[in-house]
Amino acid sequence: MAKLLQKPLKLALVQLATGADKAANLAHARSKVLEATSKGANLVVLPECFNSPYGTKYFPKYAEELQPSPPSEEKSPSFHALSKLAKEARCFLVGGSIPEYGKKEDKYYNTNLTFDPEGKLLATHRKVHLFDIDIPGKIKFKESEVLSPGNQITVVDLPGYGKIGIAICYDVRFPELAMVAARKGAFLLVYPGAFNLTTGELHWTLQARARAVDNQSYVALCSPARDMNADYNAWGHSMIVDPNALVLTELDEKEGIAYADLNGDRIEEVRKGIPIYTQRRFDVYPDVSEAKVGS
Ligand SMILES: NC(=O)CC(=O)C(=O)O
Repeated sequence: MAKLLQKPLKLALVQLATGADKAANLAHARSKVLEATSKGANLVVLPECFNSPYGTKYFPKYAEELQPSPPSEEKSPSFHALSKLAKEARCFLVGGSIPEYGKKEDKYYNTNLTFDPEGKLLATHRKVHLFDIDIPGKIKFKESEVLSPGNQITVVDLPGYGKIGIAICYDVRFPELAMVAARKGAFLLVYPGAFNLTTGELHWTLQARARAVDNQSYVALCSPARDMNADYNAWGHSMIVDPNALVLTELDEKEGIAYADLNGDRIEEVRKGIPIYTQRRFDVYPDVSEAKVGS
């Protein structure tokens, strides 16, 4: 059987310090992605809302059309900056997420763009599960006041390596989505995300390790750095977890880059030791992996 991850891959998560200036955020992301590839990273991930502050009042102001017709660098600066950067850095680039304006639908989305080392767009993932929570005395957040959800599970092939599943932040809390991506052959589940000081401590690591142990796949969560002057205080702690739910690397709350070397043999070893992959009972419960995926 072909390996899920065909050759070793160096993964880097850029825990970016972001601010209110979109052009400055894009320039800063460029320097950190180039730093990661100078250390040998083949796949680099940016955080959720890396080009803007995170908050419903900011989404319309920062939103861009991703495929304006005719194509326009002015209308989609982040799309073009990410494409150029992937090509310059010669890496696969999971471009965190950015607020998107879908002109056709007249709706806003929280959207990831992923590029190959030639700068070609490989995948577009619109956050499927919007972050609508209300924890009295702690945090209330309602993305659905402004955003619309995406409707697709995203699995993308990185030629020469294998498939990865991509979803955004709150999506990590829905094991079905991860399970479908993993059962479609993803060796890694990637989540640009921005948990906060209430949910981060309790659930960030738990969710990462849970998705890894459920699926015996690598899991990566990439957060912005924490900014206590911002309206939303991100948890930070970007981390990479192995297929046996072991935390391979974890940052603190400050800006930084987390690296790990991923290896297909490790996935096989873990799945051989605890063979849940061949022990599922679809005569007892439904097989969620029959769901459709896109990229
Ligand atoms: N920001 C999110 O989408 C999710 C989050 O912070 C949480 O689930 O907690």
